[in-house]
Amino acid sequence: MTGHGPARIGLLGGSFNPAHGAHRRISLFARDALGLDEVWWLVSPGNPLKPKASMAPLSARFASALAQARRAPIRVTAIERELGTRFTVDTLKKVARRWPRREFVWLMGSDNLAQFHKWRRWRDIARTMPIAVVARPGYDRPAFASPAMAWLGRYRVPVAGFRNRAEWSAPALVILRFDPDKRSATAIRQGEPDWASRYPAQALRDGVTHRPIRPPFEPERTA
Ligand SMILES: Nc1ncnc2c1ncn2[C@@H]1O[C@H](COP(=O)(O)OP(=O)(O)OP(=O)(O)O)[C@@H](O)[C@H]1O
Ligand SMILES: O=C(O)c1ccc[n+]([C@@H]2O[C@H](COP(=O)([O-])O)[C@@H](O)[C@H]2O)c1
Repeated sequence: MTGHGPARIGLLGGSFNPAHGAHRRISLFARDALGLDEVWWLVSPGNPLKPKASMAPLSARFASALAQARRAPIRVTAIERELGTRFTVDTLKKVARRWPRREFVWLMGSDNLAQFHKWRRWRDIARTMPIAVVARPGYDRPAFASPAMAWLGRYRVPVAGFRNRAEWSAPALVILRFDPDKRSATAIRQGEPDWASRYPAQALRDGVTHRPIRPPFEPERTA
């Protein structure tokens, strides 16, 4: 999609407990807005800040992500399991080292920007790769007022300028606005606590496969 230069990849880390249509939608939206080649989903073995109690097994969350990412330029990975990392700062440093000829941007919803200052070495995350934040209903105000934004705000760049840069550098913060999507994994779990039983146990695929992801792609999903 960039046409030249290194491939540009968006990384969306998440619990995916379960994956839902908004994950797919924000990924496709970010890909278009930032001119990304692909988006990789990093299905987390366990968010360090989330309770383990309501967390489905990684294999079920991974399977739900595969289903949501079907026929889209999205690769589903459990790379943190393979790298042995739990904290994003460690993951991103290892990913950047493993794929030195790719350019990465960290994607997250504004709910995560609102509490980004609680993440381990969050400034180092921002120094490792650019960050693009996607608006999320109910969180944009706290995100803009957040301690992390007070520091990150000085690195803010407009979307178009960022997209057209020949080379990306960090820190850089891009705010992506689009019509809000209210879907959340919390709401799905409330409606279907047993959602994981829809996904039979299966082996997890390690690593990132690099088979080309070819069109035709399917559009957004409604669930
Ligand atoms: N509707 C949405 N709009 C914008 N960003 C979203 C949306 N849903 C999820 N995200 C972002 O996708 C990433 C992964 O999200 P996650 O797997 O935690 O889903 P979630 O719906 O936020 O889950 P939960 O409700 O359990 O907290 C996070 O960066 C989150 O901010
Ligand atoms: O590194 C941290 O301190 C940290 C704290 C909270 C969340 N994260 C990461 O943020 C991503 C989004 O998490 P979640 O649970 O909101 O989907 C996921 O990749 C987590 O591992 C990372």
